[in-house]
Amino acid sequence: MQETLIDVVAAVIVDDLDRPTRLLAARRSAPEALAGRWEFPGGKVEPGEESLAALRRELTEELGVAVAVGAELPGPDGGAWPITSKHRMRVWFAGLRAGTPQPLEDHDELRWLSAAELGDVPWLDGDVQIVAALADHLVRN
Ligand SMILES: Nc1nc2c([nH]c(=O)n2[C@H]2C[C@H](O)[C@@H](COP(=O)(O)OP(=O)(O)OP(=O)(O)O)O2)c(=O)[nH]1
Repeated sequence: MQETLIDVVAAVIVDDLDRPTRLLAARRSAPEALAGRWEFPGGKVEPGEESLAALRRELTEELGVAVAVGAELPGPDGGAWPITSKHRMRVWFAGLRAGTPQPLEDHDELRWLSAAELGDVPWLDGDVQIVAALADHLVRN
């Protein structure tokens, strides 16, 4: 029997939604199995919550920012990305509208990465496919 996957949402926060040259990566501080690996800020959608409302809530909680949400980065089947055996994740581009990102919760470091720097950090396993898809979206200077 196929178990229902847990819905996760995340943001690829870029320096400029129209002409992105860098994206914001976040290093997880917990749980121990994932600590030190890098990901896109976000988290689980709560029961009854809309996906984008969950995204905005997570970004406020984790980074202390408000964003303008841009286009979705669709996964291989046109929607969510299969990130673990238990989770699927929808991903949107986003631009900062208020606040300066700080690692308030769940992360201990943030880093802006250019296309050439995307491979410089150890991403969560499920994010490697997403990062590969993103390389073409960042404008190279
Ligand atoms: N937020 C986020 N989670 C990811 C990414 N890639 C990836 O495999 N995951 C996994 C890690 C977790 O197993 C799961 C999301 O859990 P989470 O811990 O971020 O969610 P949450 O903030 O709602 O956590 P909690 O309330 O249960 O503490 O998805 C990613 O880029 N961002």
